[in-house]
Amino acid sequence: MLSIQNMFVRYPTTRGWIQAIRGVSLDIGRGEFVGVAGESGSGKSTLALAATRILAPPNAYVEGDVSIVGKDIFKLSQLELKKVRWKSFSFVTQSAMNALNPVMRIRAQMMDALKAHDPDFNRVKAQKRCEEVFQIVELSVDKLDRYPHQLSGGQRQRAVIALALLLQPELIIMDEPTTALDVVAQREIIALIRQLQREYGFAVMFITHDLSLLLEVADRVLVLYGGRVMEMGQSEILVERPEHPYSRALINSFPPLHGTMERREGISGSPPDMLQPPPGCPFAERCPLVMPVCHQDMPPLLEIQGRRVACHAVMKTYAEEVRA
Ligand SMILES: Nc1ncnc2c1ncn2[C@@H]1O[C@H](COP(=O)(O)OP(=O)(O)OP(=O)(O)O)[C@@H](O)[C@H]1O
Repeated sequence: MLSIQNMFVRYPTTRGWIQAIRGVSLDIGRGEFVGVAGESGSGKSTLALAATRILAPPNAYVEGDVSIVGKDIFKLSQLELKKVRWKSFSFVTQSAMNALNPVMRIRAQMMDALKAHDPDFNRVKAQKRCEEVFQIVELSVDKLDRYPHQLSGGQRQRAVIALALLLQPELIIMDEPTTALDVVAQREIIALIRQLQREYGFAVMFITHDLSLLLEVADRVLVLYGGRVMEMGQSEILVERPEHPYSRALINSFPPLHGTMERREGISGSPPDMLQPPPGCPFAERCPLVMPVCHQDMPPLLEIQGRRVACHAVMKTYAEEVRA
């Protein structure tokens, strides 16, 4: 469905190159819900923007291979790419307002999107589809005739999800789709996305800084830090026992989705300077298990204890398994 192989992304700045993604690979299967977690600046958005070719020179330089629904994204012409967007995959961003035109009624925006991507949609068919997707996201059909500002934040985000579902894409990428919402609305939207994904079978790449949340809703999770994969595996395995000290710290910095709310500590220290990323593990400076080797060599991403993890300390703990 989505295959990202050995991706590197660099942003040119007046101070030098920001190395935002450094050798990341990720595969998402048909109908799979995969989460990407990491603190601000870890490279989550860059990964999604580069994979969908939204990033391009001279603003950013991307290396690696990406295929979405069997199409080699970097080899498509602009016209082919336009066709693939929305139909094969759609992108839901942090701010619903960015995706919606504030001076157009929502129905008109959806009709435009349908007609632009699929000339087969005549007016009657298009109207029907707009109403259908609004019902799917549990919005009353009369809201189609409102302007975006006439909806609440949660309703707007539902409208954007409806827009993303319009052409029945096989993959939906969501970049922090609920951060602008209050906690109750956030949870409702996430539950809705999960329910729709199960019902309609599309794949989801869901980006958030909240690893605890992801472990409750995603099938599989990738933990990014300093533009590299720290740990990656099935949620049920990671929730039971995260191995990477960064995954553990990230889980502990958020309360669980269910259960009592209690105050959590953030992770002390700050992320590495991506203009000059350290040669070793990017988390070494903040890691409670740091060893001298961590500052020198980036640990390989190895299959350990049923997940993939890049950590010298974990390698040492499970030395027998690593050797085998
Ligand atoms: N347009 C840009 N130009 C230069 N550097 C950028 C640009 N966009 C992102 N970066 C840098 O790339 C790195 C990764 O940023 P990115 O936005 O992908 O992280 P993120 O994990 O998505 O963070 P957030 O949760 O805050 O969105 C950071 O060091 C960031 O400062």
